[in-house]
Amino acid sequence: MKLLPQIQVEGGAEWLARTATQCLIDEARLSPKPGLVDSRGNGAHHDLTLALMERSAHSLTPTFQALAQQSWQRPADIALRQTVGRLGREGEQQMMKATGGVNTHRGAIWALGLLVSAVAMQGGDASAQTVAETAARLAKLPDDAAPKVFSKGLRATHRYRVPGAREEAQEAFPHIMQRALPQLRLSRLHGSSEAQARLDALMAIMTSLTDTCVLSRAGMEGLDAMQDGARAVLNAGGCATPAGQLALATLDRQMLALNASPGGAADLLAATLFLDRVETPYSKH
Ligand SMILES: CC(C)(COP(=O)(O)OP(=O)(O)OC[C@H]1O[C@@H](n2cnc3c(N)ncnc32)[C@H](O[C@H]2O[C@H](COP(=O)(O)OP(=O)(O)OP(=O)(O)O)[C@@H](O)[C@H]2O)[C@@H]1O)[C@@H](O)C(=O)NCCC(=O)NCCS
Ligand SMILES: Nc1ncnc2[nH]cnc12
Repeated sequence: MKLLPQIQVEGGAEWLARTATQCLIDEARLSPKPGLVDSRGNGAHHDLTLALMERSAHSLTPTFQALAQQSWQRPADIALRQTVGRLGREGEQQMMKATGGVNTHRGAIWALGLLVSAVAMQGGDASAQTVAETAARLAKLPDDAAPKVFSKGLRATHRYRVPGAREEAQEAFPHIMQRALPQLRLSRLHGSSEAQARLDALMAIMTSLTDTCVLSRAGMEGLDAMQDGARAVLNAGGCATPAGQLALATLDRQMLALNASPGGAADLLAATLFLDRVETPYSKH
């Protein structure tokens, strides 16, 4: 009996890591996604392929597992924030090694890393809302060991005075909790296929996210096109309807013409799928 808690930690950590990786793969394969890598092709990217995205996802399993192990039933304090920051940066190095130096999943390591930690902090059993709030508490803590780099994301948030990946986590993932997760479940309820429901969830994120990938590549024109186009898909009835599919194809063409790729929205879709599975681990999705 003495061994039971350890078995629970190890089994729980392994499940969380496997699930997080699978959600990255499910996101990457989902098609047709506007401007993004999917099972049709490379979208607006010259240096990314589906095979590379999948290799990157697999390279992150040990990082997710270590994050879960180290966070199990621990409180949100500076010591844990530093451990999570260190493991996240090591994960970024693993990703870069696996992809030959291409940034495939930096934003996903951040979002999913925090969420994996947060589930583990709750002992593996909590609602999606509690997990998102726990992750936010961790994201708000300072990480003094973080190198001071002026990233593309920071440049875009300063230039356009908008929130980015940091703020999304610190505010408890509003694009997941208030938009994507409700849309995913609503579309399923209305009889959409699983792929259509996931595409609708992506559209729900894209209607209002200030995606710094889009801003860096295509400025405010690109961001407006992304948000308006995603709204048009949902207003047309979503991806299960012929009108919604037409609007989605139009949005795809626009994103390609503007060289825009909503990589931040894609990361948040993977994180949405993760929270969906954490909350309903035995469902067929
Ligand atoms: C807090 C960090 C995420 C760092 O954030 P910051 O904004 O400073 O830095 P970036 O390097 O720009 O990374 C942010 C990535 O987050 C995604 N994202 C963008 N907007 C949002 C948003 N509004 N909400 C949520 N997430 C968002 C996005 O990731 C995806 O895009 C990546 C590709 O981007 P890029 O390199 O720009 O690629 P291209 O456009 O293709 O470039 P070119 O071809 O033009 O060269 C891809 O990776 C997707 O994942 C942003 O890129 C965080 O990283 C951090 O502080 N980490 C430290 C470690 C830590 O504490 N970890 C704890 C948890 S493990
Ligand atoms: N499918 C995808 N295509 C391009 N960038 C991404 N970042 C995360 N997922 C992505």
